[in-house]
Amino acid sequence: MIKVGIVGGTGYTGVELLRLLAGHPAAHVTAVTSRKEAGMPVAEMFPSLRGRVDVAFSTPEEAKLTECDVVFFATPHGVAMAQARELLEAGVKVIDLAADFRLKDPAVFQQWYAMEHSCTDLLAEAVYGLPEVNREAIKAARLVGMAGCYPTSVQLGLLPLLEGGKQLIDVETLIADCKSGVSGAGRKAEVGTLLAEAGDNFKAYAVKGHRHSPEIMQGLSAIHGAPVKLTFVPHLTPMIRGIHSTIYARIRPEASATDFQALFEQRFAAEPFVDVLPAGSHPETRSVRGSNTARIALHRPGNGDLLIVLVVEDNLVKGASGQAVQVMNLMFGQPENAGLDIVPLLP
Ligand SMILES: NC(=O)C1=CN([C@@H]2O[C@H](COP(=O)(O)OP(=O)(O)OC[C@H]3O[C@@H](n4cnc5c(N)ncnc54)[C@H](OP(=O)(O)O)[C@@H]3O)[C@@H](O)[C@H]2O)C=CC1
Ligand SMILES: CC(=O)N[C@@H](CCC(=O)OP(=O)(O)O)C(=O)O
Repeated sequence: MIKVGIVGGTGYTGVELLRLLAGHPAAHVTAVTSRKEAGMPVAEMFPSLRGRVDVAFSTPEEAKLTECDVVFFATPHGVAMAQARELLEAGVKVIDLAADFRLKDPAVFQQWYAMEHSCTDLLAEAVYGLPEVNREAIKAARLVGMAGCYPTSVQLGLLPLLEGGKQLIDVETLIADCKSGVSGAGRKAEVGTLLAEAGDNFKAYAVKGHRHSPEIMQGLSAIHGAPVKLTFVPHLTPMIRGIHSTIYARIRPEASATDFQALFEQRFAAEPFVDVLPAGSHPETRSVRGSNTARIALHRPGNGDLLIVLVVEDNLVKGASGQAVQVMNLMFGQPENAGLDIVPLLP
């Protein structure tokens, strides 16, 4: 059994980790932290886990994290980088769902997260947690910085078009128009996610700059092997879970005859968690709710030079905790879909 610790078990990604790991055949959660709820049985706070999770919350100081095989950080940015070294030195693998180990340049991290990076040596070692791009590196890693929720959807949607320096689309004019459910903002109290604020409403936010922009461009540039520029505009939608990304790419004249549908189908044929829908489909967020699958559909209006890629994912699963369990499976030699063989919930 893989002994698992979770720092931040009361938040949305924490409780999603608990749900997914409760169905994992080879993992057992032995330590879960909460500063506010220490002492309370997890299943008392979350009745959905009654009979499935047998631990109580501990304070981060009291939790026996160094006795775990792996510790997930489902915490705000800055928490994992303060504790990762001690865990790694004790032989514990670390998977951070926050952004502490995503951006490779510490100056860029400081610019977007308004804090200095406290362990740049570990940042250099950390592997970016996007299995469709980095599977082999993840298998060998002891520290993984999970891809962000929006960056997962955008990178999956552009991967077949960019990887290996492919010259199929213009890489200076990419646009990702993305919508997220309110659980993306976490469980902390914020006026913007109150029902009376976010319900029956729709708005863009962070148009002048969102912290996922540098992460997306870093990831796409690494995939392409050359700089890629993209305009990213996130929107808040009145749903609980789900991200829908609409990506616009200009097809280069010399690539006009490309069969993009076949390209995507071939690229993702062996991927357990990426589903390419028939050409012209309109994927719905509810078709992935609660599951680790991302669904992708392609459109080329009028057979012109604009390629539109639609991507849906559950922000809490493929965008966070599900992908983190997928990464744990790779790090521990488990079947990649262990604990993740889930049919989406509908309606
Ligand atoms: N929500 C989403 O869709 C996604 C979130 N993420 C990232 O995952 C991380 C967690 O997100 P989410 O679950 O939404 O956040 P929440 O706000 O819902 O939960 C945060 C958790 O962290 C704990 N916590 C807060 N501060 C500290 C601290 N200083 N030390 C230890 N524990 C702390 C809280 O518990 P307590 O206060 O009881 O200790 C709580 O359990 C964030 O970095 C987020 O950016 C990534 C992808 C998607
Ligand atoms: C709807 C909403 O507020 N979404 C969050 C992003 C989700 C998230 O938690 O960001 P990470 O993936 O970087 O951890 C936001 O825009 O700040």
